[in-house]
Amino acid sequence: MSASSLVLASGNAGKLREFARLLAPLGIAPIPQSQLGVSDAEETGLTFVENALIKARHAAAITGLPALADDSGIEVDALDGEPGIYSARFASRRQQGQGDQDNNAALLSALEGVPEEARTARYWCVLVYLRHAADPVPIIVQASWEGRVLTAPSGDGGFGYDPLFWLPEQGMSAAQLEASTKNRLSHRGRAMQQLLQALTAASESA
Ligand SMILES: O=P(O)(O)OP(=O)(O)OP(=O)(O)OC[C@H]1O[C@@H](n2cnc3c(O)ncnc32)[C@H](O)[C@@H]1O
Ligand SMILES: [Mg+2]
Repeated sequence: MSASSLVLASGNAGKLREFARLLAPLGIAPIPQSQLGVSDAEETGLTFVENALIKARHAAAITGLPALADDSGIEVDALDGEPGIYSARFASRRQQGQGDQDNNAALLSALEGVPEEARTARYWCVLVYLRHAADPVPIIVQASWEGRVLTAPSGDGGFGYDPLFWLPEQGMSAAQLEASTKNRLSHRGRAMQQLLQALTAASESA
């Protein structure tokens, strides 16, 4: 990954903050796609992998730069894995508004009456790195993070579903973690570690 020129194919401010922190120690300051005039791609895939590829390819094609994309979401067991790839669109697909707060409210209402032990869930994160839009060997990594869905929001850090995502081992929600702790433990942080290993291996074998 080159230090000067990487487009981050995301419009999510929370993700952008986390990536900036994850990549800063490597001297990489990824450029958010909006700063390069790239609008959000239409996420028409049926998997996190497909959507991350769509986003990375879209940003690389428009900018001519290497691109990093993240497609992520929360899989809730009591909802048969929903909202999954539709996590960003959960409330809007149920005509219950849009955005993080409405998504959280929609998740709480979908889980009304579900007891604590049955509220198991996990975040997934798939990262795709493309050297250019037509890169035939994208680097694709994925990681998950286990937790439970609370019955009311707790904490004001993080973003998205974090105020509802309870971490039994830490005894707090993801929104109560320090940013650096979230990056060490999270689906995104651990996927990024894998991506960096894969990039190092690729550069050593080149
Ligand atoms: O597609 P981009 O532009 O990257 O931004 P987005 O917000 O639409 O991102 P996704 O399509 O990948 O949808 C991810 C959804 O999962 C949620 N999510 C992903 N990672 C999360 C995290 O670390 N903490 C809380 N919520 C998360 C997030 O809030 C979104 O609702
Ligand atoms: Mg999206």
